[in-house]
Amino acid sequence: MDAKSKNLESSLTVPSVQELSLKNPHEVPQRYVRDDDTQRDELHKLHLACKDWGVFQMVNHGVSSVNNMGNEVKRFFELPLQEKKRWAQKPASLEGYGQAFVTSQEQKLDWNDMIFLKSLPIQNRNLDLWPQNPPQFRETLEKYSEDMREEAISIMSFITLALGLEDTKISESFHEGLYDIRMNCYPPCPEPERVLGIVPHADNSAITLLVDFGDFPGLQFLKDVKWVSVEPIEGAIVANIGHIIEVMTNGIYKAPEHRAVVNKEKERLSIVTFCYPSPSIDIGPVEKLTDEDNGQVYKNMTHAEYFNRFFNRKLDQSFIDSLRL
Ligand SMILES: O=C(O)CCC(=O)C(=O)O
Ligand SMILES: [Fe+2]
Repeated sequence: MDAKSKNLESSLTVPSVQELSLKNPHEVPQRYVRDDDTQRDELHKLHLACKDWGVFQMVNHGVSSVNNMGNEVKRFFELPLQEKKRWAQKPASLEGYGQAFVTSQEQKLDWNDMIFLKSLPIQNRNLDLWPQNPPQFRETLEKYSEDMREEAISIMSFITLALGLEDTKISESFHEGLYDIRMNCYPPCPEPERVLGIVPHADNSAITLLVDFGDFPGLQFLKDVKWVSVEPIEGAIVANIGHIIEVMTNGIYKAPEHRAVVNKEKERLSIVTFCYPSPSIDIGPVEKLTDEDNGQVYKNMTHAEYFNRFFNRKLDQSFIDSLRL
């Protein structure tokens, strides 16, 4: 019956809801169950954020350790240089306190000191590089990385739903995933417009969870050939797509280019968690996301092959392009 011909002055007879309720049913009959429009709308927004920007900011996430971790990182960078150097990077390793990705004497440098630590799984930890000063640092980082793992699992389950995938294999693989944490300190700079805090790059993670402890916009994403600043929101988590999700979604979601800029008067700290799925799952486009209209763009790789390609990449070539078929 079409809407126009309905007589709205009468109602069809249906069961009494009081009677229904008195029967104490375990489930509500299907006829009463409404579609969850709110969740559908939210997933659609998430899909658009991942597709059009590759980055979104989360508030009210419930991660309680964010502030404590921020305070510990602040205390660490306030220590005298000699003390921080107790946990300095060893030659030929990226882990520990120092500066990232310096490969030649000629290379331009980032205006950034950092400490980079592998945090999960526990057996990946190099505890000789985990600061024991400030005294609560290690304990706080343990809690923080567990919280970030929970957050990553939850985001990945929403991302897979947003992609229309029912298979939970991907999000579940983040339970046994790898979590590396980079804590950045961008000190005030006399000529901020002439330097960069971090050179433009996209992350090789699946997703990256960043907490910004600055009170000026320092993180910028490239969108339609313009740099767009992320306004810092106290306690928020900025999530961005990394190359692994770009490969797995066959390019539906892309790992965005981003960089950090610095300030003349103010220091800025950030804590960045790089989240990777379990080494037991392969990295390649999910079959359901490829078809005739969207033919497979990226290679299928094991986790080990992916990292091998990353650590042996040519610095004059885009890493993601090197993963194309
Ligand atoms: O600190 C920031 O705002 C950016 C950090 C970042 O992109 C990274 O560590 O990969
Ligand atoms: Fe990054």
